[in-house]
Amino acid sequence: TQSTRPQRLLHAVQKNATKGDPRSVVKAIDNFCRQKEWAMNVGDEKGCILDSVVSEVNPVTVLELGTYCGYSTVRIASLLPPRAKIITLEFNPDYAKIARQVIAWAGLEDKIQVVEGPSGEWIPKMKEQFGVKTFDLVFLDHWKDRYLPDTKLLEDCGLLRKGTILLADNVICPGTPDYLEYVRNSPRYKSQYFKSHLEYTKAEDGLEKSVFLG
Ligand SMILES: O=C(NCCc1nnc(-c2ccc3[nH]cnc3c2)[nH]1)c1cc(-c2ccc(F)cc2)cc(O)c1O
Ligand SMILES: [Mg+2]
Repeated sequence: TQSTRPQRLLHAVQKNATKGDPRSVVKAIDNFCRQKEWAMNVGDEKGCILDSVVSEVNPVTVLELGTYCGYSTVRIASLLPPRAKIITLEFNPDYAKIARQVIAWAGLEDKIQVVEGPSGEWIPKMKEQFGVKTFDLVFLDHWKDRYLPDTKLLEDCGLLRKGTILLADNVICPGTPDYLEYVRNSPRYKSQYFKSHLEYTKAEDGLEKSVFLG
C-alpha cells in the first residue's frame, strides 16, 4: 500500500535526525519539505518568528490548535522552561499518530499532550480534563475557518487572561479574513502583523500576534 506524506515525513525524521535532539528533528523536516515534498508545517522562516515570540512570552501553559506532524509542537516545546506544558489539538487521527512518533523521536513526550478531536468540543473541557486555568500562549494553526469561533470560545470559557498571547499562522495564505478583522478591530486585543512567506515558498504569508487585554 502507498505511504502517506506524513509517513514519509516521519521516516525522514527517523533517518536524518538524532533521537532526543529536537532541533535536529526540526532541521530534518525542513530539509525534507524543501528537497522532497512540500508539507504544511509553519516552516523555518515563520518558525524563527514563532521562536522569538515563545522566548519572549516564556509560557508555562501553551495551547496549539492543529498539530499536523508535530513540527511546531516540537519547535515550541524545545524552547519551554522545565515545568511548562503544551496541549496540542489534532482533528485527524492519522496526523495525530505521526505527530506522537515525531514528538517521541525528539524526546519531548513529557512536555506535550496530543489530544485528538474537534477543537469546538475540547476547548470547553480544558479546565476539567487537563486542570488548565488559563493559557499563556495559543498558537492557531488548524482549519482557517475555525480560528475565529475557537478564539471566541476560548474567551467564553475563561481560558484567556490579561496578557495571553494569540499567535496565528496563515493569516494571508490560505488566509483567515474574519479572524484578522476581529482581532484587529476588537478593543479586547492589541494586534501586530509579522510579514513572512508561506512555508518553503515565495508566496506571501504571515503571523498575527494578538495580546488579549482582558
Ligand atoms: O490547513 C492547514 N492547516 C490545518 C491542518 C490541521 N491540522 N489539524 C487541524 C485541525 C485540528 C483541530 C480541529 N478541530 C476542528 N477542526 C480542526 C482541524 N487542521 C494549512 C494549510 C496550508 C496551505 C497553504 C497553501 C496551500 F496551497 C495549501 C495549504 C498552509 C498551512 O500552514 C496550514 O496550516
Ligand atoms: Mg499553518
